[in-house]
Amino acid sequence: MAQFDQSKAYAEQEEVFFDDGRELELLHYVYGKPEIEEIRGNPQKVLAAIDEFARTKKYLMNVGELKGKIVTDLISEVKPETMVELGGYIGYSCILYADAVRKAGGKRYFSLERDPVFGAVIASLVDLAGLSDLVKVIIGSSAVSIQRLHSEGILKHVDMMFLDHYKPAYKTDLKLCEELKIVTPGTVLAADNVIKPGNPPYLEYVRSSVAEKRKAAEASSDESNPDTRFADRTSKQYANRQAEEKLQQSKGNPNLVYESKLINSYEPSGVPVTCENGTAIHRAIVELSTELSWSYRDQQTWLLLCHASVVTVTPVMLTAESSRLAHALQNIKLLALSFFFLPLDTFILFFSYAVRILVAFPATSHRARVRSTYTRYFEPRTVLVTGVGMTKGLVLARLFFIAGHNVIGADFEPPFLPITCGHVSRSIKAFHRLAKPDGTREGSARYCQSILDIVRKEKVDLWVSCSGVASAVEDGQAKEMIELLTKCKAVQYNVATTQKLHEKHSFTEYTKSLGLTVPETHTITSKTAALRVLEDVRPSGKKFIMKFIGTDDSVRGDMTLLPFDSVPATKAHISRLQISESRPWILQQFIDGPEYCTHALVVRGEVKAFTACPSAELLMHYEALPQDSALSRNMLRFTQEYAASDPENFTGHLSFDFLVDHEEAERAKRDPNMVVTLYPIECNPRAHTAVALFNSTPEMIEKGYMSLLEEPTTPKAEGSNGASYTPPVYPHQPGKYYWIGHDLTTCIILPALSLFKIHGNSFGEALDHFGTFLEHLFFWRDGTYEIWDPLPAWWLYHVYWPFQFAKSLVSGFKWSRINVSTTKMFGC
Ligand SMILES: C[S@@+](CC[C@H](N)C(=O)[O-])C[C@H]1O[C@@H](n2cnc3c(N)ncnc32)[C@H](O)[C@@H]1O
Repeated sequence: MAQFDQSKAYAEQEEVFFDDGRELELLHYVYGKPEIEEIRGNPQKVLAAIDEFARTKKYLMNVGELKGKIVTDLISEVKPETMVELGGYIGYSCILYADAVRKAGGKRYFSLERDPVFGAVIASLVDLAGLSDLVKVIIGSSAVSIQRLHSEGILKHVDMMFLDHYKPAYKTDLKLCEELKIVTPGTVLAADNVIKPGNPPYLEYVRSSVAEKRKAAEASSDESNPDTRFADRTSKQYANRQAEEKLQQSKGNPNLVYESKLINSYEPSGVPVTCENGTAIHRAIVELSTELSWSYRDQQTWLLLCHASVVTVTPVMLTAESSRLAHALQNIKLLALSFFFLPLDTFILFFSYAVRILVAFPATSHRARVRSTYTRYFEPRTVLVTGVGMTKGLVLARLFFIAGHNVIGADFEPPFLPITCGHVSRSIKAFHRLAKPDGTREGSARYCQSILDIVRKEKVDLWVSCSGVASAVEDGQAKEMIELLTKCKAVQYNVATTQKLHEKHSFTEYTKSLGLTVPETHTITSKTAALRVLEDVRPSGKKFIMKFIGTDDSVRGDMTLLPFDSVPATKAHISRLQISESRPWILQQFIDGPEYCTHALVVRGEVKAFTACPSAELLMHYEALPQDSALSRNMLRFTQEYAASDPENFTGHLSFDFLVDHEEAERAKRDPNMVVTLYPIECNPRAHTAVALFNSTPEMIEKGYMSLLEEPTTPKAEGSNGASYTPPVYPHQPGKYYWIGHDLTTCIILPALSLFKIHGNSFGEALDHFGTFLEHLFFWRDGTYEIWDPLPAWWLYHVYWPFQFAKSLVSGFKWSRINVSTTKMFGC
């Protein structure tokens, strides 16, 4: 966070601090300046003159320079053609933002202000700044103005909206804009003073799910009076206004959700403010906060920037409470979809076979080449890949095949029903069914025995475990058993290491013991303990979020950043929470920034292959970060230090989820040599679907996996800082990966169906989705389909998934989500 320059602090805020004539005084002050002709036509100089008045004469309730910069930065990123502000006051935010909108190529800025005198001040200063061609000052209550501008065809849509007016009207005005389709997916909202106790109704609304909003819409409660939760002092102020102004009642668009994120900043008075990360769902959004509210001084205020995202394309997720009929229909629709695409997909399948006869593909010719010379240089090995029904297993099986080895595939499958897509892959020489672990000792033993049997029967040299989380520990047991009883080597951790990495607490403790950073977390079972920890951490400047361990909707979503600047305020906040041994909480360090994931292959403590990518929604889209980028290099370094910490026990796949501070992530994009602080939040000691990025990198097999079959060399450097590591294999043509079944549903079918719904997508929005789909279709790669091995993709969509849907239909199994790449159905 940039430091606040105290010389720029505004004057002290008095008991009465607006509407006492100071607004006209400001006008005289600015126009009375000797250098007025230099100021004319220069927005920055007008803003400087306003700031000067607020510093040297009287306080003004403006957004201020530092908070304003966050929004202007966003304007240059979003490049809004049309921007609206609700609450213009004397025009500070209007001049600042309208200037940024103009610089970003935008065309219109509407400043909606209820008070005619303030409106006149805005118009006069906007004119002085030379922005009159862009800015329209609209005087009147925001709701009335919005409706009028819309009905006159002047305001049909906004790209960005700044809410800084009458707090109870935030939610109602937003809903009005949604209903009129002025706010649609892609619109960015910036709202001041929203975090508890600032504006609970607004915050709840932008953070609630589609299902919750639909339910609320059905209940259609009266919203014409301000919510009772507004703080006392604010309520009184609002009560005075109610006589003049009734809140607008509107249906809104329950199908929209908003993503949000907070940035640190300062109030113009110089009070430092802290921020929190909202629940980012799809795209990065910004929330920023200040310590002064517009009802003022005694409350926290926050500026929340939200990005409306498309929710109309997300089917309302069915829950356990949804009727059996709804679940049955869900299965039937998906079965019908598979049937509908059967002719096209079958054509693509046979077309691929035809092309395969005529064209030599690099993948298969590579295999032919290495095998033709194998008497001298190459010894084909027998490799068992478990989990070939999932994309990650299939990708690895194909890579071993391309590299010239004999691949045995295995996965869970019902007897006599070859449904998994890996089963039919050309890369598989033989397929075996695994016994599913069922949580019992016997089940685990059966699972391990089934792997051991395959290893013995097929004379397997190398077992590559690609299983899912459900058999994480069993895979560790199987590794220990196999390496003890056979000569086969396993790319898998032993039980102790698997458990250590898999469980969050032990992972955090181990990470700390290596001297690596982790987000600070404290378990809290009493108010005294919470206050003690918060006072202890105060000097560090870190901010924390109190999270209830368990489910309690009343405290969910409270993202208050602690500690407050004043100890009594922190105490007052903590005293409101119910904390006890039986209601434990955690205080977790707040990291404001994006999430990344990595995939690595580690052999005897050495990272042999590595890739990093931004964490995508539902993990259905993968795009590798450039290997020489600061983020990728830092994540690699972290993984290398981790792996080198215990070379004897570190052989397996290793993937981490990291959070990075927003500002650092931005700087890291510009400075490839930067040292980035990474906050690991999770470790998965197994293959990650991001391994798909290695699809065209068969050298990972010889340089990585096969090195396990060689005699161990001298142990590598210990992993202390300064240790040098051999560079790993990176995906050399990483490409971008998606799964067509997922995108077809989310980018084509659902947006198309939504066109016919009352609150559905507009045609333009649907077109955006279709465009995304086409971009993926033509420029990205599907995770399952390979032209030289086309059957698994066909099998996935026309055998595996139809089988699962039919099974759910018959058994009445209720599911809410499916993951095409891991072939998982999430029950509800
Ligand atoms: C905090 S000030 C705005 C500050 C301004 N955005 C800036 O940063 O320069 C709030 C303004 O909203 C105006 N206001 C309050 N209720 C309103 C409503 N319903 N419609 C339009 N403006 C309103 C007030 O008159 C006041 O000028």
